[in-house]
Amino acid sequence: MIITEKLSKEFGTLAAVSNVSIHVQMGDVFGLVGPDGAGKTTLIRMICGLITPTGGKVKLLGESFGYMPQKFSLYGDLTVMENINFFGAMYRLKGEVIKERADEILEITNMLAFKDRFADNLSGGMKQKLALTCALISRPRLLVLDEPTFGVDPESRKEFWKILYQLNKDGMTILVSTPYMDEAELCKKVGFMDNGKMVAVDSPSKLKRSFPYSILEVKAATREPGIFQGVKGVVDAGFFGDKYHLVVEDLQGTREILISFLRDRGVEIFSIKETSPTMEDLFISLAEKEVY
Ligand SMILES: Nc1ncnc2c1ncn2[C@@H]1O[C@H](COP(=O)(O)OP(=O)(O)OP(=O)(O)O)[C@@H](O)[C@H]1O
Repeated sequence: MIITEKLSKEFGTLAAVSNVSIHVQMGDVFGLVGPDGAGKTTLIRMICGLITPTGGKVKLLGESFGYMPQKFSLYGDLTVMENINFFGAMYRLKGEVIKERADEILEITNMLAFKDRFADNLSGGMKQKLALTCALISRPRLLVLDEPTFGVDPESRKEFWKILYQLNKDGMTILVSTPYMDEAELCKKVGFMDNGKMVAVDSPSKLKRSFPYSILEVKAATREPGIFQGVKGVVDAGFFGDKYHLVVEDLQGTREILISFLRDRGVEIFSIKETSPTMEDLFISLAEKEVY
């Protein structure tokens, strides 16, 4: 439904997006993942025709799409229903059609009870659901969302993704950007962006299978984030609150090196075991491959 060919955007000397070629197929939940400034918003804006590329092409197959921008773009001094009516009117929909569709979507999003509340008085998660409702009012076959859950609490994030999955099950193709790796796990296909480039595109399971390293999960009596940097055999290290994920080439050999490394420092080891890579592990190593 979306094909980009060597799509690029430069802002002066900054290459915000460089030669990105992706194919979002019908029925996909395609996640654009990457840190702040990776180029996700710029790519999405080019796909939606909001900014002009400096190179490459976008092909959109299909008539209409719904777009939910990153910034809250609704009217705080209008109620939920008034916002929806406003959007519906922009698509020249009749009042009764808007009402029928709004009821249907507000039911899915659990927002029926808040129809008369001013948008300004909604919680962050509810605002996002209202923005989603507005993006859906034209019944698009393709939905494009730019970091829809950014800054939203974990429970509302989960609920939002459930709604996306429901829409996808009902036949909607979805392109969504996110800085959250746990959300990347939920996509059918993931495109990792870093520094304007698309560094890998595949399903989460295939991406993990093609990961050329092993992961050692280490729990020990230390919380020093950089402690394993430079230890022989450790390719990369991530720290997640109470445990380290170490990317290693030689599982057994490095395990032994780590045990003596920690013993020498008098750090008690709680456990060292192999674990499967998470999207976060993958992203850390993919991002490191880039030359800055
Ligand atoms: N209009 C603009 N003028 C100049 N630079 C821009 C403009 N828009 C984006 N950039 C720059 O392009 C790069 C990519 O930004 P972009 O917003 O696409 O990234 P992102 O992955 O969506 O991150 P974020 O989550 O922060 O929006 C950044 O370095 C940003 O500062």
